[in-house]
Amino acid sequence: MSKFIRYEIEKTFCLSTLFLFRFEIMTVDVIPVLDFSKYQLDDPDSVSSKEFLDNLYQAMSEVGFFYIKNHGVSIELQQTALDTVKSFFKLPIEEKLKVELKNSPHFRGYSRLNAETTDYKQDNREQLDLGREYPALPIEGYKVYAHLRGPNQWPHQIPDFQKNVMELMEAMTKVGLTIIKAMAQVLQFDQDEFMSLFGEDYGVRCKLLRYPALNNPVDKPLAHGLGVGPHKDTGFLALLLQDDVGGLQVQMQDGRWVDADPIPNTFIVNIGEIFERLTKQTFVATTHRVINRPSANFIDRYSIPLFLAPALETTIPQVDVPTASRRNIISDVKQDQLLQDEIYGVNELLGYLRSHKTTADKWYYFDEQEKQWHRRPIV
Ligand SMILES: O=C(O)CCC(=O)C(=O)O
Ligand SMILES: [Fe+2]
Repeated sequence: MSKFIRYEIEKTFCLSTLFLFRFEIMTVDVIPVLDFSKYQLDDPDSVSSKEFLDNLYQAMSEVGFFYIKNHGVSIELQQTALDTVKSFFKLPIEEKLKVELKNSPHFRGYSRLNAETTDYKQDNREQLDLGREYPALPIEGYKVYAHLRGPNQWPHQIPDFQKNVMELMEAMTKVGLTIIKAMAQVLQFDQDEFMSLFGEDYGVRCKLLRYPALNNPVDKPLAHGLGVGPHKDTGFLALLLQDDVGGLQVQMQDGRWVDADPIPNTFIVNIGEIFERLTKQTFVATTHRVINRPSANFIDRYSIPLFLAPALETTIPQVDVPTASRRNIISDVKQDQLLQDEIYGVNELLGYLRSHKTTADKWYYFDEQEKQWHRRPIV
């Protein structure tokens, strides 16, 4: 399906005049492409920056998903990272299991095909989870979610693996933080005040992903054909590098699924649930999923999403923002899979506990009386 599928959407807000009125029903590109080079962080009030911000506002209020082009991260860096990721997944399973997620109470490491659960189904993908590097904390004396911080498990079999992946993560983080600053401006927040919400220890998580083709004869996907089931991202925003295979789908306001097909040298950005809570659901974290596509040549899909989030300890405020009329949202995500708590870390931990049951049971337990999760004292 074309990336420029067009359909009717009702627009009710015009940011540039800050005046509420109804437009006629009009047609827009479903997932817009924004030119990131137009936004000048050192001159956020320039004509060019304002143009970007108007487009950003529209994208945030209508779809919650958008592509950015001219983001400044070189094609070489993107390609090197994707090649490095492919080399890792080509390793024999026993090599990959040396850095298995199950070893890590911080949910960092390798999950084999179908090991992860989303929406009560096993996902048809394998992955390596990474994040900002921290030393492991002592078991006692910390909030349970603080244990999400910890060391990564880097595979050592692929030359320059850590270097290549880190370089991409750092470059994407820089782009993501600038987008967050632009979002703050759209919401008429003071940028520095807004960024202080995140704290020094703002979260950066990254997944290296492989989705086998639907007709892959060796790693045959389960019959439901979902690489990852319908979900919202927990954090503030996600930035995605995908190869040219496709399979990512976005759920529109009316419940229809549309393809977010690859566009070379772009990143896809989507809003996470923290943003939804922060804006009292004026801007909504858009539901998405990945399907395993069939391929004439059995070509698997590789992607690298990066997730930016507040520090785990952050209590997410709820603020009034210049409003669009509230979106009428149909979402396939079930209530118990959504944001549950005003403290960000609680949500991130619940997300990992849901997705990785074996690791969860190994390192954590639920106290029925306290109705709380804890780290197991001895493993
Ligand atoms: O691989 C993709 O395209 C998206 C992955 C995703 O949505 C996720 O891991 O949260
Ligand atoms: Fe996602």
